Amino acid sequence: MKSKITIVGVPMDLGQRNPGVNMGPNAMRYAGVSEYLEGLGYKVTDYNDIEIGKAEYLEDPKINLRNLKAVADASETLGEKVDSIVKSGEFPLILGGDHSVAIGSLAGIAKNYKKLGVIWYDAHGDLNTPETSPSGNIHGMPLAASLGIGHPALTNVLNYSPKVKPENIVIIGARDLDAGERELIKARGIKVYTMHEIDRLGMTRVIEETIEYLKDRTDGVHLSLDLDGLDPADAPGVGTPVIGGISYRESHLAMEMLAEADIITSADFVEVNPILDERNRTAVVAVKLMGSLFGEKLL
Ligand SMILES: NC(=[NH2+])NCCC[C@H](N)C(=O)O
Repeated sequence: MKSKITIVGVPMDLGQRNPGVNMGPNAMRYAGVSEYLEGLGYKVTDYNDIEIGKAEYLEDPKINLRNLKAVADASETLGEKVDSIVKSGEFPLILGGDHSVAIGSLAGIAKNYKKLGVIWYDAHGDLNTPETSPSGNIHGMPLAASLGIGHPALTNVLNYSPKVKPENIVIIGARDLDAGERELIKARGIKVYTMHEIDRLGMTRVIEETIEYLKDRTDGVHLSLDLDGLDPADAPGVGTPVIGGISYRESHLAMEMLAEADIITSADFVEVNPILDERNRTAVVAVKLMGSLFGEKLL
C-alpha cells in the first residue's frame, strides 16, 4: 500500500433522488477519517470537495438520464483530480456522494493502468443504461459507463473508453439486479458473487477467489464500496437499502483480507446519507472499514 493517501470529497447527489447524500464526505470527515488513517501511520491530505453543479431544471424528457450534464461535468473534474493524485504516487481515496462518482474516479484511475481491476462491493450491479434503467438515476449506471456502455457523456469522460474490461471486474454483494443488468452480466461474463454465493461459500472464500482471480490479470485494483452492500441493519444511512446484505463483520473480514493481499490501489466509499442515518453510524462504519482496508489489525 502507498504511504500517502489523498482524500477527495465528492458531494454529489445528482445521480439519484434523495437529498442528503451530498453530505456524505463531511459525515465521514466528522467520523474522523483523516485522523483515523493518520493513526495507522499514513500521511493523509484532504483535498476537500470538488465542485458539483446544480440539478437541471430543464430536463430532456427523451433521454432517461437525470442531471446528465452536471454529472458528466463533475465526472470530468473528478477524473482530472484523481489522475493527478495517482500520478503523484498517492493513494486516491474518494468520498461520495452517490455512486455516480465512480464514473469520474475510474476515469482518472484507469488512465494510469493497462488492465485495471475493479471490485464493486454493492447490493446493486450499477450496470444500467438509459435503455434499461428503471429510474433514470445515473448512480445505477456507473459500472456500465466504465465498460463503455451508455451515453457518450458518461462513457467518454477524459476522452477515452472503456475504462475497464468486463473480465477484470468482480461484483460482491449483489441482491437487487434489474433485468437488463442480468443480461449484461451474462453477455459480458462479469464475475459476480451474489448474496447467495456469499452465504454458501462464506466471505473468506469469496475474497480468496477474488484475489486469486484479479491478481495476475490486473496491474491495479480499484475498490468501489457502496455502503448499501452492507445490510441496512449495519449501515442504515443509504438511499437504496436492500435487506439481506453483507454483515459488518464480513465486510471487515473482506477489507482485512484485501489489506493482507495488498492489491488495492485506489478506493471510493459512497452513498453515505446522513439524513437517512442514525447518529452518523453509517459514516463511522465506512471509516472503520477504511481502517481495515489500510491495514488496521485487531491485535
Ligand atoms: N449505487 C446505487 N445505490 N445504485 C442503485 C441503483 C438502483 C436501480 N438498479 C437503478 O438503476 O435505479
